[in-house]
Amino acid sequence: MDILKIEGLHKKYGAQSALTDVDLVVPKGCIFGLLGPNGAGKTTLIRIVNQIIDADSGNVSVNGELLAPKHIKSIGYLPEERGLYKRMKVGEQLLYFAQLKGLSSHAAKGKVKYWLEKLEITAWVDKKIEDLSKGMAQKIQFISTVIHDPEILILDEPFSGFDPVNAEIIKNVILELKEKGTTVMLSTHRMESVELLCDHIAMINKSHKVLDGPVHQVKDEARSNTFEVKLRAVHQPLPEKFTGAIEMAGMVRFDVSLGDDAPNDLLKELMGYGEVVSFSEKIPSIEEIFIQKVKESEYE
Ligand SMILES: Nc1ncnc2c1ncn2[C@@H]1O[C@H](COP(=O)(O)OP(=O)(O)OP(=O)(O)O)[C@@H](O)[C@H]1O
Repeated sequence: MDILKIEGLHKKYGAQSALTDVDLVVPKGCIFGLLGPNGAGKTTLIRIVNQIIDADSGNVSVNGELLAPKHIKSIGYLPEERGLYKRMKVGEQLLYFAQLKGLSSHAAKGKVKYWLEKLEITAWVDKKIEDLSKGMAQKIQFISTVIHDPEILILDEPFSGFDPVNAEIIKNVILELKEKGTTVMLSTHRMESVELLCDHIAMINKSHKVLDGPVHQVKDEARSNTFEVKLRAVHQPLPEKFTGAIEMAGMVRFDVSLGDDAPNDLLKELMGYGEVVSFSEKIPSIEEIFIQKVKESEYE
């Protein structure tokens, strides 16, 4: 079941295209990574889904229904530019946001208590927002995004401003929310978080979608059948086809492109040159795939 479906989305700011004919399907219950270089069109897409701006043309549907004002409450949005009321106290601020999203006063109080306890920050309840550090305010902003149990959570750079310990806490909360059935759309430039969290990714570049699919499939399609080899005790010169060999710590390291050969045949051949310490397929990281895709589109 697809919770979010985007079809033929176009958006221009004057002559500048921000989205060109973008289609996206977000399966229910997944963590969906929306990737792309600066200025690609990610924020524009997120703002359209959040009904902050309108598309020039195209459709967005939530659970099979065309996007409408009633869907605002089913979406939690953590924007890149955070917006808290500096003069308000933490507890007041969270109560305000929860009630704004339709929770009763009683339910809102319960949720504020739950989240402050969960993130172990109950002591902050009477602190003024202006007295919080950037990372502390970021936690409050995160709570304000999830406090009404939205079906869809859209997080724009959720880890920025957090130290590694707090980034880990937020990462675990995101995974927990996914376990409970929340669908998460995550826009980030931190590729290691994408590798850790996302089931699906889509990449936008220069307003066009250039890549889309389950992470394992995207990685599979980017494989180049190249193996990384480490040999020790090499007792005869290596043939020219093993180019780029580097000697370090008593070992020789190089990459081999396998072509149509079977890995076992290459392994047997390598054993004739020395002791095989390591022989493993090079699986591209999401970061490498991202850089490759951006480079490809520079030549188009
Ligand atoms: N309000 C605006 N007025 C004019 N042009 C805009 C406006 N907002 C965005 N753009 C342009 O639209 C394009 C897409 O911008 P967008 O903010 O959606 O990119 P992004 O992928 O979110 O980038 P980043 O990763 O830097 O946040 C860019 O060329 C940008 O300059």
